[in-house]
Amino acid sequence: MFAARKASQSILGAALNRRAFSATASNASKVVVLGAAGGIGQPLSLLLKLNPRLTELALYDIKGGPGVAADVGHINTKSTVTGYEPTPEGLAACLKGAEIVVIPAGVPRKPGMTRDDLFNTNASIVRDLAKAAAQHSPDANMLIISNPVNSTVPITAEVFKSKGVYNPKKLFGVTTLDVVRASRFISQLKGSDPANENIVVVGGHSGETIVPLLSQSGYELQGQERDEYVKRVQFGGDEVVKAKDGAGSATLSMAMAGARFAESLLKAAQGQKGVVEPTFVDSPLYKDQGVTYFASNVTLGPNGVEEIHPVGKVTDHEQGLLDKCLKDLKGNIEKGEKWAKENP
Ligand SMILES: NC(=O)C1=CN([C@@H]2O[C@H](COP(=O)(O)OP(=O)(O)OC[C@H]3O[C@@H](n4cnc5c(N)ncnc54)[C@H](O)[C@@H]3O)[C@@H](O)[C@H]2O)C=CC1
Ligand SMILES: O=C([O-])CC(=O)C(=O)O
Repeated sequence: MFAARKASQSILGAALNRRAFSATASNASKVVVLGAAGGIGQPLSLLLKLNPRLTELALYDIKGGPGVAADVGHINTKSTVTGYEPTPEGLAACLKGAEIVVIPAGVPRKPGMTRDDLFNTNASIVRDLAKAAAQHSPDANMLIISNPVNSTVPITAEVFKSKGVYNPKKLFGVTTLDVVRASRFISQLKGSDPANENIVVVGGHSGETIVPLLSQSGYELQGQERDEYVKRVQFGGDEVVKAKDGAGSATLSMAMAGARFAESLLKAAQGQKGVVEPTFVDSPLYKDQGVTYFASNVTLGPNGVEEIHPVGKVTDHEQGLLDKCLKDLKGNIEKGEKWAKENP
């Protein structure tokens, strides 16, 4: 018997929850967070609870899932919140019926580390959670936050392939934070409103694999200003790691970015047209160069990826950034695939 604890246990609460369900039964949207008690998991769960598009929020962590669920579950929005015990049965029940599974489980960086330094620890965490998802929620959209994203996404794909349930349209590396940063940083240079900035960022999610394409937003930075901007977008994560001084990496901005991506998927699933988000997916764009996953703008639809946008016109400088990106990215992807095959 799995031990799931409903966050809202009062009779009134249960009645309200049931009503909430019957009112939206045709549009049931269960979102699962694996790693829900962590630095990202907690604020992400909070933001998801505030989103009226969800009907159910299911929270799992190896430590503290039910506590976060009890806390978030007191917020007066309609969705039910359930926290699960850290057992295989708890994980299975958490995943059952999920439309979206978000994975921020894993260790964050400390100063001096690269995201790739997290590989040894996080690869097996993501593999094991992916195995559970392949078994219990094979049709869910999988949103991978755990680093190194350039490798954990291919690992998840290999797990799903090995179980015969891989759907490339439903696996996403969450790179939203890169575009959030890119718009924020340009607005700081230009004195504009970042909400109105939409900078295209392509590639992957670490260092020089992150490629902002300013020219596509009509900007033409030159020389040192351009180089500093590009570097800040590529290494924005390091700024936070350094400032937190050993206490982890970006959590709050990442929670916002993860909640934004999940909401975009829900919008598309619930019929909204033209929802576009940048994301790291199984992509045809550079397959001829052996790069099998790539982040670019993607139109989302009810079945996940609807259309992968091409990179489009770039400047010579941006092409140089892209060439470097592709080289690094290929290695990161191959490392994940190889590890997953050798460590099933
Ligand atoms: N994609 C992106 O843009 C970003 C990714 N990240 C990555 O997200 C990950 C999480 O970061 P934080 O939340 O700051 O770390 P954290 O250490 O605060 O939280 C991680 C949580 O995962 C849980 N966990 C560990 N193993 C688990 C398992 N097998 N099943 C379920 N839960 C498990 C831990 O108990 C903990 O609560 C890191 O790998 C970090 O590098 C962080 C920021 C941005
Ligand atoms: O920098 C890190 O390790 C966390 C991360 O991915 C980011 O903030 O972009």
